Amino acid sequence: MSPSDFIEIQPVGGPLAARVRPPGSKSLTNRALVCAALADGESTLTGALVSDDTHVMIEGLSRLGIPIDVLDNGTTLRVAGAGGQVPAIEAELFIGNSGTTVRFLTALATLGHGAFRLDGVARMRERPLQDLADALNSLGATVRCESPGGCPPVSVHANGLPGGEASVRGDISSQFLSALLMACPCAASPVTLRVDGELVSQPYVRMTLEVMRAFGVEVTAPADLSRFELAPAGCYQPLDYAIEPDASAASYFWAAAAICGGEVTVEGLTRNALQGDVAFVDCLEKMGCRVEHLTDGIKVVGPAPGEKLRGAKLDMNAISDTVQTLAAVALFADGPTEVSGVAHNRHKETDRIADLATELRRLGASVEEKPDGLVITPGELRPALVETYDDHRMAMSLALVGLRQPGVRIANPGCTAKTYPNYFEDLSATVSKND
Ligand SMILES: O=C(O)C1=C[C@@H](OP(=O)(O)O)[C@@H](O)[C@H](O)C1
Ligand SMILES: C=C(OP(=O)(O)O)C(=O)O
Repeated sequence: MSPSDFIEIQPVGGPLAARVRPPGSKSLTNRALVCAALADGESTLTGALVSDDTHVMIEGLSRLGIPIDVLDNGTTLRVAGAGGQVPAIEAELFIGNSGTTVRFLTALATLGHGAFRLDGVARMRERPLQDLADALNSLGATVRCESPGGCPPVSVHANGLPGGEASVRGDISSQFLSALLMACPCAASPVTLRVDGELVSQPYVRMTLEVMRAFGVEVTAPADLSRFELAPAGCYQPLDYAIEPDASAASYFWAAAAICGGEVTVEGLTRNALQGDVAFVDCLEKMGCRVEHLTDGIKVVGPAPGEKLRGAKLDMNAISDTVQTLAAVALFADGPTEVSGVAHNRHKETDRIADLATELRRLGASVEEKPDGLVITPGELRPALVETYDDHRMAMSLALVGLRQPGVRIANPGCTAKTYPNYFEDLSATVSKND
């Protein structure tokens, strides 16, 4: 392995005293892009995330005939919405390993008239899409998954989306429902959507409804998000839309305070953020951190010198992107931490239960793997070359262990580009500010 294939994390000298503002939210950037593309006129998105996942969304929409001007180094996006239409008549889209992009654009493509095909990297060909295809086909679309098990490549033979009734499974990924919700107001007739069984990652569905509302489409939903009636709206309203900093990215900085002691304030996020992942700080609070909710930020204060974090029992179904961050913190607790409710983490960039367990063991922990989570018992930490499975969150979260344990090296650090290309620079700037 050449030196550029890994990065060695330098332990920090003392308690932290830092403020940080992570880049824009991936989930909000990609939703705002979809709603703006379906709007009747020009929208300007500010504070957008510049990363692989937003790049493939912008590129995909451009290939579908939606012009997007990229300004201010990519953080401002001017989108010329096509009023609920898809101008291109054929397109091949490369969507990398972006779950939001492949699911949202499959649904959006059904609104067009033509032949579209979406494909991505090898892992994307293992990530499920069949339930979304089935729901769209129930509404009169023609969508076919080409890989075994109902995975991309996916082909769409579009002739407008007629509408009607569909049910969709909620326990594999909430992105199927979010994709349907954003596309269906542009169907020809009313749509009723029913969610079959459990719905995971619910805050992301509420986020979808909020972004739709901002762009002028109001949907009433029952508290349990089990059924939706969508009237034909034709299109969304154009809007100047400011994107919050990414709350999943914020979790790494809050966790750094938990691991190193001292305090880290993440600016631009509050408890009222549209992103459910701000609730990660509640997990840190249960483990013994102090959390201060400020008017324009959230501060986490880690344990005082000589004090230890506590192990905790946590259902992380709603905030599953922060499981790996939590796991890094759990290695510094005084006892076991049990994470449950995240069976859906097996379908993400990698199997985020099995592969996470392997890497935590490599760092010295004992880990019991369960179907829907893991029990992490801290052990004596040791230097290790941590494998990252091309998963940005594996790299970003397990790097935190190296802030205390010397000799932690992270393989393929470039994989953070999926959502946070400058992560290692921002982490080292944040932890260099200490008391
Ligand atoms: O809708 C979204 O923006 C997302 C939903 C979640 O996926 P699942 O619904 O598959 O859990 C999350 O893991 C992903 O990073 C972003
Ligand atoms: C699961 C993730 O992304 P996606 O499903 O959008 O590829 C993630 O960013 O952690």
